[in-house]
Amino acid sequence: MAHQSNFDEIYSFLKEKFEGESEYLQAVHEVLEDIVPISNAHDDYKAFDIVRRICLPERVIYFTVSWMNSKGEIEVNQGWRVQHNSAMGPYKGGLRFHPTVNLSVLKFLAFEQCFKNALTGLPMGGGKGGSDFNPKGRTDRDIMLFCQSFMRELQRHIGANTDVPAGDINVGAREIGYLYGEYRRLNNRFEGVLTGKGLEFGGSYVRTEATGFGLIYFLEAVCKHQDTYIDGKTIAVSGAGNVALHAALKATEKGGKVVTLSNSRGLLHNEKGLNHTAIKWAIENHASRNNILKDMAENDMGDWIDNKKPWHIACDVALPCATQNELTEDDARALLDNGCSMVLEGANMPCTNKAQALFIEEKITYVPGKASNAGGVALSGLEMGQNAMFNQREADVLDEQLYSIMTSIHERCVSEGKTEGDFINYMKGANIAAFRRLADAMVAQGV
Ligand SMILES: NC(=O)C1=CN([C@@H]2O[C@H](COP(=O)(O)OP(=O)(O)OC[C@H]3O[C@@H](n4cnc5c(N)ncnc54)[C@H](O)[C@@H]3O)[C@@H](O)[C@H]2O)C=CC1
Ligand SMILES: O=C(O)CCC(=O)C(=O)O
Repeated sequence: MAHQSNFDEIYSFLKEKFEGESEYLQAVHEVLEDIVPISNAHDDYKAFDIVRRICLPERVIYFTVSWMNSKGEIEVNQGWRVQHNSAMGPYKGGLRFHPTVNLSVLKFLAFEQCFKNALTGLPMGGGKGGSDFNPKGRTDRDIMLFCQSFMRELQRHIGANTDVPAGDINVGAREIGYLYGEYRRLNNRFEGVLTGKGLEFGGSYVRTEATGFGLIYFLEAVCKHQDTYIDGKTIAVSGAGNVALHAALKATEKGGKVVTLSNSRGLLHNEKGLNHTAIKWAIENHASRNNILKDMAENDMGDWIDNKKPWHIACDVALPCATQNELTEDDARALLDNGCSMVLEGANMPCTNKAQALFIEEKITYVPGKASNAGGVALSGLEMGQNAMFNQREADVLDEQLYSIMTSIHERCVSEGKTEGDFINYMKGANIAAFRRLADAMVAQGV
C-alpha cells in the first residue's frame, strides 16, 4: 500500500520516540522538509515507505569501556556505534572521542553521513560512533590504553565489508593506529577495517588533507559558477584541527586571505592573512600542543582574543570547521552585516537551523557540510578501494579524483537546488540529490 508521507506525522512520531535527542531531531527536521515532497511525487518511494525508514538507524550498538589507565586506576566510559543505513554499502563514518558525545550527537552524525556518502557516488552506507572519553591532557600511553579497550568491544561489530570506521574530532592518525593494531591482534586479519590509517599499513595518500582540501575545491566550484575567484577573497575559518587547518592551507594556496582560526577558548586573528608557512607549522604541531593558536600569537602570527568566535570579523567567505551548532542566528546576522556572501560548512551541522534559514532567506550562498565536507569520506572510500586491491595510488592521482568528486557533488547540488532566478539552494539540492540515490537503492532491495 502506497504511503503518502506527511511531515508533521513523521516528525511528531520521531519527537515522541526520541524526546531529548535534540541534535538528531534537528538534523532530521532539516532533511525531511526537502524530501517529503519528492517522496510523495514518486510511487515507489511511497510504496516502500522510504521517508520514515530513512530517518531511523538500522542498528545502535552501546557498550561500556572499562579500562585501566597507566596509573593503575579503573576508568569507565561509554561507547557507541550507530549503524544508520547500509543500502549503499558497508556502514562508513568516523569515531569521535569528546566529553559531549552522546547518543543524540552520534545519531545526527550517522544520519547526515548517509546523505553525504550518497553524494560522493561511492558505494558506502552511513554510520558514526565514538565515546565520551576526553583525551585532552592525557598521556600517549593512556590514549593507547583507552583505544585498545574501546576496540576490544567495537571489533565484533565491524569489518572491511560490514562497517568501516575512521577518525573525527580527537581521533586522528595516532588513535587510528592504536585502534587498528588492536583489531589486527584480536582478529588475526590485515584488512581495510578502518580508514585514515598510516601510509605504512594500508593508509591512503591525501586522506589526511581531503576534508579541508575538498572544502576548498567545492568553494572553487561555487566561485566558478558565480564567475568569480577565491583569489583575493577574505576568508574566516573556525576550528584549528584537521579540517580547519587543511582548508586554511589550500585556501591560501588559491590566493585567499585567511584571517582567522579558532578553538573553544578563543580566536586567532590576522588581519593581513595567515601565511602558508604559519599554517603548515600549525598542521605539523597542533596535535602535540595545548593551544596552538596562542603559540602562534606569541610568535607574531596574529592576535589572540579570548572567548571570541570568528563571525564578527569582516569576511567574504565563512568556513565553520569546528563543531555542531557553533554558528548561531546572531553570528549569522553579524556575518551578513559585514558583507559575507558565502558560507560553506567544513564541520558537520555547524550552523543552527535559524542561521541556515537566515542565509537562505537573504539568498547568500550557503552549503551544508554533507556536500562541502564530503571530501574526507570520499577519500576514505578510495582508501577502501586501494585496500581491496592491495595497492597504494599516487598522491596526485588521488588529489585529482578528490577534485573531480567535489566538482560532481557541486553539479548534483546545483541541478537539484535551482530556484527561481539565479539562486541555488545548496541545502535543498544536497538533500534531494542524496535522497534519490539512497531511496533508489532501498527500493531496489525491497523491504
Ligand atoms: N576529520 C574529517 O575527515 C572530517 C571531519 N568533519 C567534521 O569537521 C569538524 C572538525 O573535525 P576535525 O577537524 O576532524 O577534528 P579535530 O579534532 O582535528 O579538530 C576539532 C577542532 O575544533 C575545535 N573545537 C571543538 N569544539 C569547539 C567549540 N565548541 N568551539 C570552537 N572550536 C571548537 C577544537 O579546538 C579543534 O581545533 C567536526 O564537525 C567533524 O565532524 C567532517 C568531515 C570529515
Ligand atoms: O572518513 C570517514 O569514514 C568519515 C569521515 C567523517 O566522519 C565525516 O565525514 O563526518
